[in-house]
Amino acid sequence: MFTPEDASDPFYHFMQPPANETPEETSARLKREADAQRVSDAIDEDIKQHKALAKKESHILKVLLLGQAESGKSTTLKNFRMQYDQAAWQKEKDGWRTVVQLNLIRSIITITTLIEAELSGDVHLPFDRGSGDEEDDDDAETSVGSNPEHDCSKFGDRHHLLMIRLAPLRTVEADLQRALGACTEPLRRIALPQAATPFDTPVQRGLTKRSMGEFSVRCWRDVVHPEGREMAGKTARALADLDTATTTMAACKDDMRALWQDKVVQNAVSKRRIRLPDSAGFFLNQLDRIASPDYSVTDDDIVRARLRTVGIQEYKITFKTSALDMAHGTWEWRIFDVGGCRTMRAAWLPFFENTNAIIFVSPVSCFDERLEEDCRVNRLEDSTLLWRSICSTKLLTRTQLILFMNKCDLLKKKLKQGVLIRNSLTSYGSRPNEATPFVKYLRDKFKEILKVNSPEPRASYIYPTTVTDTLATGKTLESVRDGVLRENLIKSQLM
Ligand SMILES: Nc1nc2c(ncn2[C@@H]2O[C@H](COP(=O)(O)OP(=O)(O)OP(=O)(O)O)[C@@H](O)[C@H]2O)c(=O)[nH]1
Ligand SMILES: [Mg+2]
Repeated sequence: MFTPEDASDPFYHFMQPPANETPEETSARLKREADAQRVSDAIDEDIKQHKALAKKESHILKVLLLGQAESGKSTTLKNFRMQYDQAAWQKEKDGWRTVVQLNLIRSIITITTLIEAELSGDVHLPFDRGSGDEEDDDDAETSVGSNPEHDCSKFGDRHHLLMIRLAPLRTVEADLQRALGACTEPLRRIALPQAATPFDTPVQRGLTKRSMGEFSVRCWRDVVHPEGREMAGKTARALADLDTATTTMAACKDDMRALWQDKVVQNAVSKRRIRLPDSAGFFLNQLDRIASPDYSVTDDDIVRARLRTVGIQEYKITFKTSALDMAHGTWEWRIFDVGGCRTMRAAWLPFFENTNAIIFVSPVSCFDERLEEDCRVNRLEDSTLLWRSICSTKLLTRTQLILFMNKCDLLKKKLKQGVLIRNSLTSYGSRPNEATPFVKYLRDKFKEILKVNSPEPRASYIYPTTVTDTLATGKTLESVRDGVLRENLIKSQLM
């Protein structure tokens, strides 16, 4: 309010009430002014609270892990937790033992199912090949008769005997599933709406077949965290079943090894193009250690263990010190791990708001593979489509995008086996059929997509990775951590 002493103020005359104002007009005006002041005070208070909250939460960064199914998102998260949350990692370690055992048993059962089909001359398998050149038909099956190279005559008594001796593993599978809790969901034939990107409307794609080895749980913690395991139904019976399962596995060890090393079986797996999980070889080659009553799970086992993510799971990680930013002392990262299957992508969208960084995981070894949920779609094509949609969305303009070109080890292995890139990717042309030039080629493509589609120019952070290699990934994560903190500091100073 102005006093007569303020008469020289340029606003003094402007703010004076009208000269001929009636007492009623004066009281109405004063009421109006008081109301306006109340609103203004409320807005000031709101801004103050927002600023206080922003200051309080300025050390919290939201990070999303995105990418197609089986790209390595959860494995990346495991690396984060192993490196920066050792206490929780150690606590949960034992919980992974059953998951590893189940991974191993499922691979064996996939193979025995194939052999049973071969022995009985059955042309149909209850699971798909997961990759290859299937026609546009979800129900397309591999037929023994249709493949002139197929020779099942080599299957004989030895295999019959193995089937009989390995039959108890079906019970082991059921026991392990029960021990993992009621939340275990085997995914077989599903018919859920699918969306290629989180911005598309999901549409029904018909029945989809899943590989035998896939199973999922609602939440990791239910399975591996000691308290979660209690809640997930670790009854005395389940624990007893677990012991029986471990003993039976140990008893079947030699037969499992004989099966895995059998040349006829190996030929059939490759001819029928049975797609075993990426870690099947790792576990099956370590049978002696894993199928033992004294089996103690290692960090390497855990990063190889496959547990399909369903829904979205949040994990908090605190970085204690950062030479980059002494003012904050500690940083908290809220990392969101999503299910990457096309049936789950629509659920990502609500999580995009206020995201500081996205780690997009794209497997480079998948250039000749098809999506499990839709065998018409090449996995590399799906991954680039998804990357383009993430780069182009305005909602994520201020979000730092980090790309992991993952599964470099599997790419090297595949190329060494003689798989030709140009057969699946004609644009690769006559470039060398080697990992380094191919990774560079893909890197340039992903970089170009980012450049062309970003609503505003932004830097690219691209790392070739093998996230099962925890030592190398540890170094990459350090660089990612510092890069995200640095960019966040720059942005907050610009604000
Ligand atoms: N050899 C190898 N295996 C990998 C690599 N990255 C992940 N894997 C394995 O691939 C499988 C799938 O990895 P996940 O991390 O579960 O995949 P995801 O992206 O979380 O998949 P969803 O949960 O279905 O979305 C696991 O068995 C991993 O151990 C890699 O770089 N090399
Ligand atoms: Mg996952």
